[in-house]
Amino acid sequence: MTTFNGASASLGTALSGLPRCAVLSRGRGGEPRLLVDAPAGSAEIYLFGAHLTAWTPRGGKPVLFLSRQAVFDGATGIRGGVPLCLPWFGAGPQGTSRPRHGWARTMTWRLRSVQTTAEGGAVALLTLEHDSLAVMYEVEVGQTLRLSLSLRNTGSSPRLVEAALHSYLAVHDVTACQVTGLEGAEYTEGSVSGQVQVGPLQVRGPVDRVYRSSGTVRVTDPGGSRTIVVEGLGSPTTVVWNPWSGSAKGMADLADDEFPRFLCVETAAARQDAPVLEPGQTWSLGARLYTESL
Ligand SMILES: O=P(O)(O)OC[C@H]1O[C@@H](O)[C@H](O)[C@@H](O)[C@@H]1O
Repeated sequence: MTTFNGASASLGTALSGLPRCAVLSRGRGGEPRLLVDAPAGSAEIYLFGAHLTAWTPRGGKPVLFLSRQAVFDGATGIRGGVPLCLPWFGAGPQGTSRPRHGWARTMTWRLRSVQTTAEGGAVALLTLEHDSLAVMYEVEVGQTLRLSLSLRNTGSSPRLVEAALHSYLAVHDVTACQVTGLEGAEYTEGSVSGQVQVGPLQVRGPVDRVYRSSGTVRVTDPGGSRTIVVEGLGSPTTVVWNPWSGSAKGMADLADDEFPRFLCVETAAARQDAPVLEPGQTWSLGARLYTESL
């Protein structure tokens, strides 16, 4: 297997072992990033955070939102795309863990390989070993986006792990969107737990809900003439988030007019549904995203 170390790769020179549809170069802020331009779709993945910042299925429009004020300084989590939250979600089970959403999104991962797929796409494999966890992350780019996270507890004691594939879905107007697939699911918002989703979700204000749901979520966006479908694999939790205007004002990496342009639908395992991994145990979480025309 070809190994590329994102921190030390000589990015100015041609690298052997990458298929013709993939280039590893320096992106914004001089950060190493993989560009994929395959027959079935294109994408951009920063090694910092193994952060997918763009995915466009061939013939379609970009599916992921990226803030025009996103920071690429190799220290700040990137606002948009698909941040990878691990090994805790938010401030973690005790509410005291830092950095928010875990260390995985602010560490530089190793790009291990890029391979083409029979469907005209490409799959990138990234890895990270830290804090007694060995993590593998596969990003398969094509007409469909497949994200597969797999981790092993390399420590000697059981540990609770939270994870989220925090996708920022690009929409024309979040207030016009209809979100289905969560009906009947129990959720927590803020400190209020035990609430139940009645009917489709419509976002007309700030939303930050942690659903106990593994169902497929469909975001129908009439202005974008499409439905974005998010299917979780091995994911007991779905988080839906939009900061709305009030919180957006306090976020330096999100412009004031951007909050209506995205909805986060996060494929996750968090809170009471987070797994406890025994020493040596492997666990995985995945998501499949695709669009349907209206
Ligand atoms: O600003 P961050 O750390 O990227 O987090 C963004 C949001 O991420 C969501 O997953 C959380 O549910 C929100 O509470 C949080 O505000």
